[in-house]
Amino acid sequence: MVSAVEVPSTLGFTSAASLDAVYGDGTAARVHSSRILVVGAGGVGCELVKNLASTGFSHITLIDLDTIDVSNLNRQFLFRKHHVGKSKAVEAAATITAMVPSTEIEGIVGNIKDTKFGISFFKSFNIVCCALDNLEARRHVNRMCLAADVPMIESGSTGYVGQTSVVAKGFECYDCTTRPQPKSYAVCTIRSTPEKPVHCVVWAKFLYELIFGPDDDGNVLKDLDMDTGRAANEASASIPDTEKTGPKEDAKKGKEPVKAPQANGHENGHSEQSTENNGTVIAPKSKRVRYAEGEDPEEFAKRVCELVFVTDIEKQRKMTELWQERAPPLVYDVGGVVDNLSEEFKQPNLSDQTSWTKEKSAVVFRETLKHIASHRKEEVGNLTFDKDDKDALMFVCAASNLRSHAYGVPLQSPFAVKGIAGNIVHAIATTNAVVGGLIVQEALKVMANNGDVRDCLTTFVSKAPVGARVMKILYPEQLRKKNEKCFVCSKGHLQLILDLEKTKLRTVVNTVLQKRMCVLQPTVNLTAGEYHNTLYECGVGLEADEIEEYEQNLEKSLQELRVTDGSELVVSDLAQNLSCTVHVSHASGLYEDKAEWERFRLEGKIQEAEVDTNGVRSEDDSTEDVDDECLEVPVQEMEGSCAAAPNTSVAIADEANVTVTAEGEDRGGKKRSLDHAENGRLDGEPESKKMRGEERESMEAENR
Ligand SMILES: Nc1ncnc2c1ncn2[C@@H]1O[C@H](COP(=O)(O)OP(=O)(O)OP(=O)(O)O)[C@@H](O)[C@H]1O
Ligand SMILES: [Zn+2]
Repeated sequence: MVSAVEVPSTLGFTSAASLDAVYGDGTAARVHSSRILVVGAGGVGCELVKNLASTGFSHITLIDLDTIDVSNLNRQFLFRKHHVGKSKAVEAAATITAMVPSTEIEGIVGNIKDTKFGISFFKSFNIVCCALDNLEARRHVNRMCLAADVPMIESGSTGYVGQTSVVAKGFECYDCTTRPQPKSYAVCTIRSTPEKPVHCVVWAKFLYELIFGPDDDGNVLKDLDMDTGRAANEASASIPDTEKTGPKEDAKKGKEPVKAPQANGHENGHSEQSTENNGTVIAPKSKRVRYAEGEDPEEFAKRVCELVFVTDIEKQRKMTELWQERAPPLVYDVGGVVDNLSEEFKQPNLSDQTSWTKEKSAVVFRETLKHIASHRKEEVGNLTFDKDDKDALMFVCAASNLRSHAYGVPLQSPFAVKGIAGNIVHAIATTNAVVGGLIVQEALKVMANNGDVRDCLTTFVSKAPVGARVMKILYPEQLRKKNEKCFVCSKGHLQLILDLEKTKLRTVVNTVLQKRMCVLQPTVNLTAGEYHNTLYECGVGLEADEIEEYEQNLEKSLQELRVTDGSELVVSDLAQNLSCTVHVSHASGLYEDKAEWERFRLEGKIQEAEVDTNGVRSEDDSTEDVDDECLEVPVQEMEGSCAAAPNTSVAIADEANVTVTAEGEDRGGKKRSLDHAENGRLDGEPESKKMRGEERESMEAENR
């Protein structure tokens, strides 16, 4: 990494001599000549590139896939109002060039998971800095940096807490630790007994996707769309093609209409369903909440209001066993609220921090239904909740408040609903600035040691504890050694337990490998005794017959594919340079009460999926008691883009309250600091900096 390039006396805004004086001779030269990749130009990314350029890093590549939103302007100081809608990476690079002209900075619009950013791309940098907001991208960059043997500085920030750490061969990688389980809600809480605003918001997001999204049997409100007690796909099948707006599968099913049940099979006593279509009895569209193509938006809105807030609530009220210890929900004639409210009610201010009334929510709900049905027809059937989509947010705010009203839950402002629905802990610019500064400190240490990370630290940023004698907000730790059981950086094996007869290869590929293990393009090779076979491959370079065979395999059960109890699956991903062995065990009927894609257990040192916190956490800090009878709904299944919720810092925030498991499985984030604090010392700290007992207690209390 030593440079032969002449080093200017001032690097960025920093004197080269002072860099060498503090970090050792040669540091300034390396800072000046090294190439650094920054992934993410959001809250932390903007602070970081500004700091890097000011410190003298002269060759920066910045990647981000997103455009600038008006909501970024309060903390992403490289952007101004006229940048809204433009690329974050390109505009951030332009601002840096104007600010520190000696910096060569390239802004690239792109997804870092794209295969064009392969190992040789990563190898062309001396350091990679992650300023991302999601687990998948972080785990991918972690793997790419290990494969390319480039030190990676990882970071996260949410609210008052943040973290930086450094990953390099031999040290703990991002996949070495187990992340906490995602917060989940019992389906029955969401469906029948909501008690908190978050339950109503989660419900409203399901409702939005039920009405306007792709047909999804996994939607926990699916029965609202049939209202007949029949299977979900039957209900979907009963809609004639001409009325369909959903995805192709929906249309396919529609060609085989099935008989609607007899009127006496109806739970709600409605009997107007006997519509004839080519001699086949079909369910009437009035029984569905989905928008039917060509339907009058006014009629559609009326129908949804009636089905959701009258018919369904009446049905819920009849479940008397639920209302022995709590008040039954109230029917509210949303469609009947007189529409003489002002224009402001119809086009509300979504930054409003005052709670909406039920009347306002009723009008907004109806108006939004009509608006989407009449102005966004082409998207209907494919819409998913996006917190930055104004219509989606208006819908969810109005629907969740109407739901809250029915169940006696406090009503919320759109600002609060956005926080809960978008999984947001409102970002704090100062935390981002602290994290951005810490990353540069670590980068300078890597430069000082010519690429070696031996002096680097993991640092936790925390809110200063109330009443603490020492107002300390930074908690450093030495880097940990790699976890020998990690399936990414070591040769760790995983155990997969499932029902071989009932589990399709599709579940293994989509959920186990791609979602839980974050493998981008998995190849799956089976070894069962003497038998070897490739079960699945994807990506470029496959022959047409191979593609067809693997597609067919996805629909087969593992048993059909000759996977047996004790078989080994070797899972590899060339792009991530990953190869690991998954041992399969059979468990008959495992988790049959859960959705098809959740009927497995994956063991070994593997990260769990991203944790929900943010708005949700502040609403609901306790672990939900889940009734055994109820299916759990992992929150991350419902979230759209996770805003300022980087997993690292989320883990910090949540883990402060988590009990340490006997094996220390959940080693991570703040809890780890607190564990060390328990022994009187934080790793990497001199004895004189002992954390006092009461300081720790108040910090824990604060984190609670
Ligand atoms: N796979 C990816 N490739 C490239 N950039 C990514 C990828 N995933 C996330 N990012 C970028 O990382 C940045 C993270 O920044 P930050 O956490 O501040 O989020 P944000 O989107 O700017 O804020 P908010 O979600 O609150 O609007 C975002 O700009 C996002 O576009
Ligand atoms: Zn690891």
